[in-house]
Amino acid sequence: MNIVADGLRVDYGTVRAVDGVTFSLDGGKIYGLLGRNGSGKTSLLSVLAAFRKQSGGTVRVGGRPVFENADVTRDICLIRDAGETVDIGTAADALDFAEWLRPNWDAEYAHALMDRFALKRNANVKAMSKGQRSALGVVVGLASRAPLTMFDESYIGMDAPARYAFYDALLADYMEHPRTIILSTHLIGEVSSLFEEVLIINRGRLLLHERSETLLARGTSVTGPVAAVDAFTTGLTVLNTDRLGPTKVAMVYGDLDETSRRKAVEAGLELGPIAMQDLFVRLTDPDPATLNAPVPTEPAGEVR
Ligand SMILES: Nc1ncnc2c1ncn2[C@@H]1O[C@H](COP(=O)(O)OP(=O)(O)OP(=O)(O)O)[C@@H](O)[C@H]1O
Repeated sequence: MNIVADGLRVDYGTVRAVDGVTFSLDGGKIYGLLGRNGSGKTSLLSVLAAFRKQSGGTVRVGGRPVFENADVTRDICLIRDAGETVDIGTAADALDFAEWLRPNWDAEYAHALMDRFALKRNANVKAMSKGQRSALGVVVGLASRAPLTMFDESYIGMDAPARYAFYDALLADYMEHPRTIILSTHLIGEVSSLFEEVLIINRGRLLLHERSETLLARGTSVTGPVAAVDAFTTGLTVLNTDRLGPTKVAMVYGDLDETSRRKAVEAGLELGPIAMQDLFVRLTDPDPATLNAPVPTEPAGEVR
């Protein structure tokens, strides 16, 4: 299920939450949607799921506009923080409702997931703990098998073992039933290995859309004597530096070719990878000095 957004805007009165976002997702992949608090992730996903009409721009899912278009929306499932199931009665009622709503619903799989997350079918949803409600949302999201499935921090209330069970289930089910999945998360370290592509949204704008491996390949830590690190990183985009006595670590963003890498090693420097979480933190750093630095990226992805 491909998704094309063009100049998408979401306004709440005078607050512009999504500010002219343009991207094209081929679909059939797991996408990570990253952004700091208040950056516009939920607003963007709400528009993709037709929970809300955009204030400007267009969005097409599978080539069709989504808002008030039941043919498309039944193929789109957005699970928000505690799921959409709170007012519905028991967990079993929530599953029945999802079965009625979702053409690809897999009841057997839903029941297996209920057992996996130790959820009781006769439990009143309102009386469930936050983590249990989150897990119920995850069950609904996975068993819906919607061609476009989005989890908006849905698993944030779940404890670590339950979250890891979710990641395992998601990957296994996605391999068996490929579809378009978007995960919005702050737990980047935990889930980044699932992402094939990443979109980073910052203050309502799309900062970058890249294949994960391209993004990761652009980050390099350079460690060594202060003078050597300074000489090597002159002219490069340095996202952050740390110093420990005579040793300095610089976080460099950009493509380093083989010659540069060889020169670094010859200068006694150590080059290493940077975790996606660290790149995210630095790329969305509100420090004006960092934000104003040029971010050299190829148009392999999309950079705003
Ligand atoms: N219903 C609303 N009325 C007014 N402003 C809103 C509303 N919903 C969101 N906003 C504002 O829009 C901006 C984007 O919010 P949004 O919830 O989309 O961000 P987010 O990236 O999902 O944040 P978080 O990671 O904290 O959940 C914020 O400034 C927020 O205060």
